[in-house]
Amino acid sequence: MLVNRLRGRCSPSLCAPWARSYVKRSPFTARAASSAPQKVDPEEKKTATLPQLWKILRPERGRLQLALGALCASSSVNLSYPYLMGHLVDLFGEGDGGLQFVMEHTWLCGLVVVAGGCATFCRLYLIETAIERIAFRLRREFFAALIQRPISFFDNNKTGELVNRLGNDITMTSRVLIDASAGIRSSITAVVGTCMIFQLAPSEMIAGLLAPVATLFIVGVGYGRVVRRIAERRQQRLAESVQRAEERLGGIRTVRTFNAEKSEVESFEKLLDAVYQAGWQNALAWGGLSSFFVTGGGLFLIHIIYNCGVMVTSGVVSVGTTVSLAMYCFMAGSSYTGIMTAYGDIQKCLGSSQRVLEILGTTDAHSPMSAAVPAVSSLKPLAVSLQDVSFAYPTRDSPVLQGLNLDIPAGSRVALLGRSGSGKSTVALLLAGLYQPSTGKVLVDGEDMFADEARTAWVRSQLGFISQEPILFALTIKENVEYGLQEVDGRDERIKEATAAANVDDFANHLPLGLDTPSGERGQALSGGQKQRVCIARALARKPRMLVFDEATSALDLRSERLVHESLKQILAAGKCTCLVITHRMSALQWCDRVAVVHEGRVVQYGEKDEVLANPSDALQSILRNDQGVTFDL
Ligand SMILES: Nc1ncnc2c1ncn2[C@@H]1O[C@H](COP(=O)(O)OP(=O)(O)OP(=O)(O)O)[C@@H](O)[C@H]1O
Repeated sequence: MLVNRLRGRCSPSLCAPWARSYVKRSPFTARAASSAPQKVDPEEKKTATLPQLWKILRPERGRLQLALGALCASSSVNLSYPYLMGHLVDLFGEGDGGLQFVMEHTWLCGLVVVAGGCATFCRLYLIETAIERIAFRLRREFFAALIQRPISFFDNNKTGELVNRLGNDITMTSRVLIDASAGIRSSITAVVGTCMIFQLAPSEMIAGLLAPVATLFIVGVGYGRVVRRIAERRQQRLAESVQRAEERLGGIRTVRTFNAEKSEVESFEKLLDAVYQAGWQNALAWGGLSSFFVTGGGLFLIHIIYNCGVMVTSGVVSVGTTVSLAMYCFMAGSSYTGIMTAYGDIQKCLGSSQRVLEILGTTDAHSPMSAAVPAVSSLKPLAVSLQDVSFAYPTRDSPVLQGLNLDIPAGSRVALLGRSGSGKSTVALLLAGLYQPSTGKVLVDGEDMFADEARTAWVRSQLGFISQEPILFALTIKENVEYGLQEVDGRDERIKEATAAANVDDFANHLPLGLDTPSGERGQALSGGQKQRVCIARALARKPRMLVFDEATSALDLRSERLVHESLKQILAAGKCTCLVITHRMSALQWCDRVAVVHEGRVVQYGEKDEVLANPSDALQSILRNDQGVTFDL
């Protein structure tokens, strides 16, 4: 919200059934694509094509046709004014008879004016509602598409930039209707106005009247392009500075801890300075463009008045026709400018649409979201086998895992030890299906868990994963515990059992709102150990068939850790769950029956706990000696 204020925009929030029905038949959700990591480049100057844009607008075609009708009606009324004015002037010149005619037809004129007003209302109402509906659908689609992208996609793309697309680019894309409507209105006015000039003006004067219009048009097109480029640069720099602010405000505790407020303000100021420089050029360019049109328009008016004066005094045309001509010339002139502006704005919208379509067009049809994931039903523990697994993160070339083999039998409790950076958490991330191995297989109950997306999603649904960094959302403690839990029988019982087993009750009972206490943004209202306990409860509430603990109890005090271990021992003793524990703590080894040692992306020692600890390999000895000499007690 704070960053939104910095951007100076607000987000529309709509929710309607029509939008949901659209999502089912959306042209984007049906398209399959590779799940390869994709980097989207904010600087890339690609634009969407008109047919692509039409796909976005198509569901609103009924509304848009009506709006087009209203636009034609209001334009006709506007275009009739100069003709009527000219006619009126001539009628006034005819004395009482003319005045009598005017009086009798006043009501008719009033009716035309009111009809024009109604048409304008309908046009704007229809277009604005179409814009809101399109923005709603695009945001929903876009968010759904983003949330289904492979994790590697988020390694490659900055969240701030993606959020910018969700906000600004979608606003721009849907606003194309306003620009298109302005473009169509200007085109109608320009064409009809020019035709009327041809119709009313004596042929020898046409060139003189249209030449300034053409000049304004040609100069304006070139200059308009320059102005647009400057405006885009400013927009880009602004987006960069907002992203920076977003990141730093998100990590405000780190900034404060390092007393970095001053340096942050200084570096933000540098970014803002770049925005200002671009803004200054933008102001200069816009000022120049406007002044060009105001001056050009004024000179053009003088030119028209002069020509009209010549025409009237020479008796070629009547005063009324001259008035009509002057008005049509002015309308046509400003409409040509309007066409250029609309063209430029539509180009900008197409650029934004491309950035939105890049994400929408690459949604995988067989994504985990679309796969039906059953609640855990079988109580048999999972058996897992990693076979010759190699893996490199998409942002790095060097492999992290290199032919790693590990068999985790159903119901076993395996501790994974290794030096920092040896690849332990990476193994956990593969098991959680967040990344796929480059080569090798991960078999779960004998089947490749990456055979297809549905299988991966199914394995995930059977897994309780507690990551190294406890990530909570800005929900209450209870809502965090039940996060991702499907509608199952005895749901409340599950939550009760899970919060008791993870020792969450121990601290929640002392809070005035108990489990209904808000956890704060990213769980900031809880201590590190409390966050870890909520995360453990969240995993246990799913009654998983396999638990993966990645340093999940590192922030707990000894008493809490002992209580959590007791509960886990009971859960695991029932033999309903396989367990993989990544740890540096001897205490966690107590409830494991096997130990695997990972070194440089390979398992170098694996076996029964007592056997491994009695005959530690060089790698294990070095871990115990160098890393955890104090904690481990052999
Ligand atoms: N998202 C990522 N992108 C690129 N490289 C990564 C990413 N995550 C981890 N790495 C790299 O992969 C290697 C293994 O990391 P991993 O987190 O698996 O180590 P670990 O054994 O769990 O270490 P620790 O005990 O310190 O948690 C490290 O060199 C790390 O820098």
